[in-house]
Amino acid sequence: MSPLLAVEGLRASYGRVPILAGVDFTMAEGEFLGILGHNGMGKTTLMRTIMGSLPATAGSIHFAGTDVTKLATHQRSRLGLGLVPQGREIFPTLSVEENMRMGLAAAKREDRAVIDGVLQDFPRLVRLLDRRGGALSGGEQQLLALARCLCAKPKLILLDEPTEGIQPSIIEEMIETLQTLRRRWSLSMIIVEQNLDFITSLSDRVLSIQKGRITGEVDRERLLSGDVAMTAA
Ligand SMILES: Nc1ncnc2c1ncn2[C@@H]1O[C@H](COP(=O)(O)OP(=O)(O)OP(=O)(O)O)[C@@H](O)[C@H]1O
Repeated sequence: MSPLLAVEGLRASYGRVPILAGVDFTMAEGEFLGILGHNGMGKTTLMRTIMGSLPATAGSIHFAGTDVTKLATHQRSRLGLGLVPQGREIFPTLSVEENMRMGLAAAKREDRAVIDGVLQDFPRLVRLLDRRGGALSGGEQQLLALARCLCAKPKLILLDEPTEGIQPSIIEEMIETLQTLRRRWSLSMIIVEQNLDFITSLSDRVLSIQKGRITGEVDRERLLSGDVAMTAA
């Protein structure tokens, strides 16, 4: 079976500074893939390049059998790619419900039933529908960003450092939410993280990234024992 996502020789830069230096990996449909790396190793840049907000300078990205390397972000979104960005990027002055409507707009589906369907898996958000996004805790904002992304019915979600700045209690809730989503929706996910416990709990496979390259797969036994030097594969 052909992979859901195939990234080959992918390069990207900010101005003249190269960041991605030839990224290669594939993932299967239904897989939860972790990408582990320290600050500045290119994790966010990789997510932005796969989503199309940063152009690839070389290499290719194939998603669900289509070459998306040169497609615009909204076209990738329509094919089923979704990004939950680092820092969440929810709209602070809009209510939780209005934020979720923005997710629908991205998929051109003004369907209240879609929001209700998503909310079934986010009981905490149901109680906060009228609250302004900016008044939520960091963890609640992260749940909202995930719920908003789901409103566009993605096949593959790119989750960029979801645990950054979030309390441990809500990190546990996020793990449970993601495991429930995995069972109930046919989803695939790339989870980019520095948090070892989070990535180990959720990923089928974990790759390490260093200086804009995938340096290999991190051994599961080492992940479980916490004995991982992120610089080595
Ligand atoms: N908009 C930008 N313009 C110029 N350089 C940038 C920009 N964004 C990131 N960089 C640089 O690109 C490199 C990779 O950054 P990136 O955000 O992809 O790393 P990361 O692995 O996601 O780390 P972090 O956890 O800190 O977000 C870093 O050296 C960073 O300083």
